Amino acid sequence: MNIILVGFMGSGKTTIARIISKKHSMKFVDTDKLIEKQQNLTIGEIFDKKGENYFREIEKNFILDYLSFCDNCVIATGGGMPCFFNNMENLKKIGWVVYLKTDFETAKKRAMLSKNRPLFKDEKKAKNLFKRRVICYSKAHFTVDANREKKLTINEIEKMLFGE
Ligand SMILES: Nc1ncnc2c1ncn2[C@@H]1O[C@H](COP(=O)(O)OP(=O)(O)O)[C@@H](O)[C@H]1O
Ligand SMILES: O=C(O)C1=C[C@@H](OP(=O)(O)O)[C@@H](O)[C@H](O)C1
Repeated sequence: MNIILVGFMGSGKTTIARIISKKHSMKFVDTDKLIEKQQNLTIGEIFDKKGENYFREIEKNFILDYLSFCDNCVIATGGGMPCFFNNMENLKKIGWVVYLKTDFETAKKRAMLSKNRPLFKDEKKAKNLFKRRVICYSKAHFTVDANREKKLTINEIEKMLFGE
């Protein structure tokens, strides 16, 4: 079984995927990190040097060439990954897709804490993007309230997927 976390930048995908993978002896996969390694560029550099469309093509191919071979993985996706091409449907074939749903303010606060996110530079644009993305993420198999303390979010995912 694979678990695939989707949600806006700062919703906690990486943090929560890492914890669940450790607890359940599953493999942790961070699509942004692996794409950075494959391209030998940071996400910021890919956006600056090659443009967003190039990044979206890479993400699409990454699902088909890498994620579709995952087994027993917890996958933290990049925030836009499920919202381009047929990606959400392809992800749903690979595993259980869980939407970490937060409000915009929570995502903003958390996104400020860590890594450089090119699409969060302009708050007004990010807010508009957030509204559009909610429609996309809602097509996941499951939605959990991820505004809360991470332990509560993790418990809910475990109850749904492991029956704990
Ligand atoms: N439930 C949570 N409560 C408080 N802080 C969180 C929570 N989940 C994540 N964070 C913090 O928010 C920041 C962004 O989380 P991250 O997992 O990188 O989000 P994403 O991968 O969705 O962009 C990190 O510094 C992380 O420690
Ligand atoms: O929402 C997006 O389009 C993006 C989210 C980022 O991932 P995180 O959600 O891990 O920040 C990263 O893939 C890139 O900056 C684009």
